[in-house]
Amino acid sequence: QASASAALQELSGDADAAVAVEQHWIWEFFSYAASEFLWIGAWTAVKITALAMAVGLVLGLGLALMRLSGLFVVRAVAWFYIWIVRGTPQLLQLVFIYDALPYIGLKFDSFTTAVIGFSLNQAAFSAEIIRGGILSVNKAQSTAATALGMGPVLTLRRIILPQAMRSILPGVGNDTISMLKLTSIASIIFVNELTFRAQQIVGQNFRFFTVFAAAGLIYLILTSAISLAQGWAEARFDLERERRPRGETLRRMFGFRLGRKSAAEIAAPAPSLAPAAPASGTETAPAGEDVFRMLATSAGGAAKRGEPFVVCRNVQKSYGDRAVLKGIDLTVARGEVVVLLGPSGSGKSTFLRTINHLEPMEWGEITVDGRHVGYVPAPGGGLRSTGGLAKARADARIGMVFQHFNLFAHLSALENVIEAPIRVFGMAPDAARELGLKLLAEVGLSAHADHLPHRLSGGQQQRVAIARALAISPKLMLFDEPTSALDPELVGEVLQVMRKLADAGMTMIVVTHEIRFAREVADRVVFMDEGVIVEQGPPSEVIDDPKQERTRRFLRVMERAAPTP
Ligand SMILES: Nc1ncnc2c1ncn2[C@@H]1O[C@H](COP(=O)(O)OP(=O)(O)OP(=O)(O)O)[C@@H](O)[C@H]1O
Repeated sequence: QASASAALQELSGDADAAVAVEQHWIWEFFSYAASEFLWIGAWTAVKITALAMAVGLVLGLGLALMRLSGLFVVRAVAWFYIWIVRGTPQLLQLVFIYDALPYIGLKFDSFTTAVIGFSLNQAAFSAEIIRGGILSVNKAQSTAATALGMGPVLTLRRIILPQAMRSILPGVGNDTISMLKLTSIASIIFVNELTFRAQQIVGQNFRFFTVFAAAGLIYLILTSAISLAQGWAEARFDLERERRPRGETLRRMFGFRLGRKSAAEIAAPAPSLAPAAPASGTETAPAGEDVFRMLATSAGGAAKRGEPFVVCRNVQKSYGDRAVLKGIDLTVARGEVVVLLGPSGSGKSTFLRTINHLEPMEWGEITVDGRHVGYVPAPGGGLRSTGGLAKARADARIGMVFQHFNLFAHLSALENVIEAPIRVFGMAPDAARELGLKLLAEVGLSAHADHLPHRLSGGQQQRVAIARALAISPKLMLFDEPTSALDPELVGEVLQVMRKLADAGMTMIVVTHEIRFAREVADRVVFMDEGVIVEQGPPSEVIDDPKQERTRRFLRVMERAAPTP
């Protein structure tokens, strides 16, 4: 009757009455929005969401890794779980868990049951988001980490996940917001959360609009906070952002310094003494070779120079039924520089990758400094891969440089260089930083120590990659076409660094198409074709006076393709 007469009053155009109703409506809306009763419900919703997201993400990471496993059974179990959970309504899952757990002797209150239900549901969705994030990271990133002796867990934690976050975060943000709102369905198992409390009020006073609008406002405030947190986290993992040393922002604002100096500031000479900086991309490595020489001599002992260091016997490898290496025999002496030449697809890169066990070989034997890298004798003869491959690779101390640099995209040049020394070899951070800065100075990149890889030219990136490989104090350096991805004007700066390293006495195996470099720097040139060594010898023989027709043909093609000076 009362509401009918109010409606009549409005319809009759009684303005005062309408204002009175409106004022009353607004006051009521805000008082509900500020009411402790509703906010306690909101806090319950927040707690369920926070706990379930945390547990769901951890379980989701596990499921994502299972989905990426090489074992079919493991993949199938994860797939089945995700299929069941994603394919059934969450409301039914909650009721099922609420009713089923007591049957197996697990009695929880409704809040805990809701957390379990939401966690298990979220795990399935997170798994696919995380799997997508992991797949979005270039495989070359984990190859580079593996070559530095990083194990799978370290690689996942330090290299893959920080980069995957860029694609994972928007999905996780979405799911968090959805879950917060969906906690309302937990009222079915008597969880006293926000919507449930709003319903309780409405059940007493029938003020549907004001009470639910107030609850809606509270949801909006909470979801906005989640959006803000998501934005902050996305900015944190944004590779494009300008890297500033800690305290730099405040220093810029107030003109004083907090925290330590940036790497570039430490490494760069005093401004008044510094020579004019050459244009980016054309700068060259300084003449000093102290660090290189120190590394090369500590790598193997000058006294043992010339002794067999890398010994490969009858190395065989196939991809499917395609034989790629057909029995390679090669011995590289300590301090020797061997250049592998050969047409595309002849197996050079594959051979290089078998030396540090990035690729397993099927038959044969390789020793580096007298030790197998990650192989032990098999009971029936031959060799088999060991567990603990990462440690074997780390112990072997083989540095590798890749065609596409494979720098860790989320780490600065200096961080790239010191990652393995600190995380794999347990070097003290300050000592690693000092070594990293020396190496970057040696390759002419002091000024770029704090820069992320995407801000460097190809030639600079490759020089950082060389410094990174040298930071693990390698006994042997493998170069896999280090200049093939570079513009011609950037090739020289990388070759110059390699030349200095060779001069310093480092043992090096280099796959390259740079005939001039091979002629000038190599102690020995090995020509490969179709998985076999066709001929080998000093450059003056293999390049200038090849015995085999296949070598001559290849060199003629290379000569024609070489850019005119
Ligand atoms: N992961 C892989 N799976 C299947 N086939 C592969 C794989 N890696 C290499 N191959 C094949 O093995 C052969 C040798 O490749 P490899 O990269 O070792 O040759 P390469 O001499 O280094 O050639 P390029 O100079 O073009 O790099 C090629 O036919 C290549 O297609």
